[in-house]
Amino acid sequence: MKRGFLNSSKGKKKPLYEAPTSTESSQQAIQDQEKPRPTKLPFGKVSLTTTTAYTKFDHTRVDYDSNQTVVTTIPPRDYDMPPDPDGHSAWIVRGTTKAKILNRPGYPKAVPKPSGPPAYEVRATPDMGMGALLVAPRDIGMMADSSKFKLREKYSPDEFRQIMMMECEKLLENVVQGYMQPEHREAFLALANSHQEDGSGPILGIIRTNGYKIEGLFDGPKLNEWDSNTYSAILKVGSRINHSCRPNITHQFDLDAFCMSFFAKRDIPSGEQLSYSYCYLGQSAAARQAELAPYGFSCTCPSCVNATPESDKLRTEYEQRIMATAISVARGVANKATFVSLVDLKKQLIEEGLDGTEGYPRLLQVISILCGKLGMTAEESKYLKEMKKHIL
Ligand SMILES: C[S@@+](CC[C@H](N)C(=O)[O-])C[C@H]1O[C@@H](n2cnc3c(N)ncnc32)[C@H](O)[C@@H]1O
Repeated sequence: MKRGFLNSSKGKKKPLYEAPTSTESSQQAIQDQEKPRPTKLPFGKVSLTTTTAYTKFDHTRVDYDSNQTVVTTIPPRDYDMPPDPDGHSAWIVRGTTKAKILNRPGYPKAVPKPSGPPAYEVRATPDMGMGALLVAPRDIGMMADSSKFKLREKYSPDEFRQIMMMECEKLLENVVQGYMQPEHREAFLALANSHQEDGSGPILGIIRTNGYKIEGLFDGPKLNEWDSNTYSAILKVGSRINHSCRPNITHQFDLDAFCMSFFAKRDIPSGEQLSYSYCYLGQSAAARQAELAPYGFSCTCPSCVNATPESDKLRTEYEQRIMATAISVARGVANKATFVSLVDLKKQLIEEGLDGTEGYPRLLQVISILCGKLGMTAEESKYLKEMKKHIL
């Protein structure tokens, strides 16, 4: 906002450019970004006077070189036609990944609609500030123009980082102005930005604060070790959802409809805030707070405020316990003591707010299998039924 995004010219009618090819592996770039930095890094202190030339291109095109980065919309927009009623997401994507989606046999699928009126409201919260607008590669901060990578030797690491962020911000300004529908742009620029001092420009800051990892969308044949070849989705309503270490919803991205859906993990009383977890939940309260630090808040959920050595132990060990018991049950261990201990673990997970995690349905499955082996048929189907409610 500081830099006048809302005041500049309205979204252009035609696509603006095809972004340059990225040649350097993005893995190093992601590693660089994630290294802890001793100093604050204000945005925009080091700037190059160069500009990058971009060429126009066709939104429906899919025959790209493997490493070519394109800026487009999804669904592809024909500017002589009215916009799609579900809207168009701005999309920064490597060309072969664009082809992967547009060539999927199931694409395009209609965006699923809730059966009734929205069962949620977006409301301001007293201490957490005030929900796909854009889909971008996770390594966006370092991919704007690969020719800049040779500057590594000339500048200090922090200066180099600032230059890359500045280049990235130029690309993003073009995307926000040229590819977003006006109402999407307004919603996007109103999202929170907790990355004020890590060198990110205002738009990159919004992406980093509000992006959901898209499971199943990645460049190349498989996920790399750092997951740096994945994509993030910034959502109009979904990006308004706050964090809790006791989440009550989960989400899933549908590649054919190219949209995110949210699902309740338990019955949610009217008035309770929807939340999902921004961090890995199988760790101690201190480790969770450390992972949340880039979001600029300390979690005050009951599991953080009331954390004890026992709750930390439960969190760090429950997945392993479920796994180990699953193995021993599969190997033939079947006794009442194991059943009692698993039911107790279930109770503890609910109390700790971990019944929204992936481990919980796994636990229900193990209990159900164990009940089957113990001849407890009614319990077997009860736990199986409960487990199925947790599977998307
Ligand atoms: C993805 S946004 C969530 C929506 C945001 N609250 C808003 O008003 O648009 C992430 C930011 O929301 C705030 N936030 C999210 N969860 C929070 C929590 N549990 N406690 C305090 N602030 C939180 C932090 O400022 C964080 O950087």
